Amino acid sequence: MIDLQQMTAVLEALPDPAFILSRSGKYVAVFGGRDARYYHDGTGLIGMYISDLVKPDKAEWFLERIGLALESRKLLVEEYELSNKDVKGLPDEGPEDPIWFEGRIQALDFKVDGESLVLWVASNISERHEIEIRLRELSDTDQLTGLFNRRKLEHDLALHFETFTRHAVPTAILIFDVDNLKKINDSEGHHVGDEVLLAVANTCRPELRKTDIACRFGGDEFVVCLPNTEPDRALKFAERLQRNLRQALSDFSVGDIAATISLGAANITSEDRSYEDTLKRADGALYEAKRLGKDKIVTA
Ligand SMILES: Nc1nc2c(ncn2[C@@H]2O[C@H](COP(=O)(O)OP(=O)(O)OP(=O)(O)O)[C@@H](O)[C@H]2O)c(=O)[nH]1
Repeated sequence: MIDLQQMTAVLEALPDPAFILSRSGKYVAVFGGRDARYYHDGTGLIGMYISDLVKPDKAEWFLERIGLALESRKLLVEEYELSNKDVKGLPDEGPEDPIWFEGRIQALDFKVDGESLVLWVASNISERHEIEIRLRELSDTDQLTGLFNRRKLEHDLALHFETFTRHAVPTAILIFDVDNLKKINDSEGHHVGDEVLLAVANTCRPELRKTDIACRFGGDEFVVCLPNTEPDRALKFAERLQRNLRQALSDFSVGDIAATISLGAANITSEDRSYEDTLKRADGALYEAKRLGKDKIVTA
């Protein structure tokens, strides 16, 4: 059997810090989490209150979580970011960057000084969090151009459609396609075709506002979504983009075969049942631009 002294040693050896916190946010005890590569020493916090140590909104969040764990009596798992700079009383020694924690919060069956308690185990998950962010970026990104991919576009368009239906925010969708890429591929090689697509992305990017989305829709087709944009402004944007692309892609022309773009534009209307209806209209306009001889803009 493990005796009390050994049990204390076990608690101190816990790899992740385990806090005993009262309902009012008092640090009643701290065990474990002694490796300074992962954690700051929390023993200096004992006897202090969360609300004295962190900013009010963060303190409120912690107190809410403690309350939830106490009421539910179930294990509560929460992810949060915290730096030692956010918490008064923590030493400098320890990780420099803010840490992402997974907090596992469990109500305890005894009280101290008449207050209910939780056990809050805080695991450093920064590495996992970084990988998750990177994976999300990868799953949203087109590998060749670095623009968003179709999956991400469709997700965002659904949100913009919802914003349009709720708040009537004018939203434009442009779809454009490189003219004559097949011929450029055939005569100059596929790698030159790749450079054309990359040049399209690099020309497009500086034209975008923070809220705009540009994506490689597939092959040599690109879609740009412009929230807060009336049709006349969308047309101006399209004309500027076409001009800039004509300039940027001029080096890739082969004889009289020009790498230009054809573009179809449509705004979401109240008749549209989903963003797909808008996209379909923009695609119809693109088809018309091709039919009219390429290097054209058509609005639907
Ligand atoms: N280099 C390169 N070519 C691609 C890529 N994806 C698609 N393509 C080529 O792009 C071409 C797209 O087909 P189309 O749009 O019919 O060809 P196009 O010559 O641009 O024809 P128009 O649009 O009518 O001017 C096909 O030849 C594809 O092989 C890519 O990632 N890299």
